[in-house]
Amino acid sequence: MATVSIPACTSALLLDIEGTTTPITFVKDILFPYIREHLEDYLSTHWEEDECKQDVHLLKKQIEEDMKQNRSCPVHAVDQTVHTDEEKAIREVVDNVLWQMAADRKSTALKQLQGHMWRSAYSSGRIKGEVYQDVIPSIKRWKGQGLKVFIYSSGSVEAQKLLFGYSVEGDVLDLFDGHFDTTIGAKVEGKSYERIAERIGCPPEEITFLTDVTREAKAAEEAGANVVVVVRPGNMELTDDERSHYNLITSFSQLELTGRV
Ligand SMILES: CSCCC(=O)C(=O)COP(=O)(O)O
Ligand SMILES: [Mg+2]
Repeated sequence: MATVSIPACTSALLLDIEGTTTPITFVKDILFPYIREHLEDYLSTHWEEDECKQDVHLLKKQIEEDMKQNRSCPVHAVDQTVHTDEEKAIREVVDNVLWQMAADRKSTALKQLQGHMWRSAYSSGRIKGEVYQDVIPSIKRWKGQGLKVFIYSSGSVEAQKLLFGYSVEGDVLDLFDGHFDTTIGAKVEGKSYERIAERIGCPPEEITFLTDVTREAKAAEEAGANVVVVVRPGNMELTDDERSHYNLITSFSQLELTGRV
């Protein structure tokens, strides 16, 4: 198995989740169907609670933003089962969330709500966060070599903490030095990686970002970070150009830290 060296100046590893630490199938076949199945019930049960009100408020702001950009959710014909104003409002939120999910949108509003909904699924043991077998031993090795390890995912920080706090490997949250989500900026924007470097307290050049998505890799590179593209079963196919441009790994165990034992 070929090794890939990361620069000697690296002080922090920044890890994507879906397609990098975790199979895409876990997100698409377990996490997202859970939301679709429980959305209406969840909203009806928690509608009057502050957290749910904030989630709905954020979604409404996103809808306004989408309308300004001519990206509006299709409005469905009035459903005969909807009677009260509350039921109508819930139905609008359900339609919007399902529409955003069908497009695999990474909006902060959608991701915040999803994170809150997964809480009881994880804490009841119904869902356990999947992590590839090479991930935890590699992170432990990197930490032993003095590196810091951070997560940057479109999934909310709360959703990230649930996944690693209730993972198939147990609670592994102690391994991480911090978490970032889209509240710092979109993963496809260079500025987000500059802000992350500032928050970590190192120049972008000291960060190595591991991701499966080349648009994210490009943005991180633009900010000056070192990038490694992770190839896992079911990830998006890379073009020949992308294959030759990026350092590729199929397992975290291939990463070698130059000049470190
Ligand atoms: C953090 S668990 C939820 C996964 C998710 O909703 C998501 O959008 C994953 O995106 P990523 O940036 O980790 O590829
Ligand atoms: Mg990903």
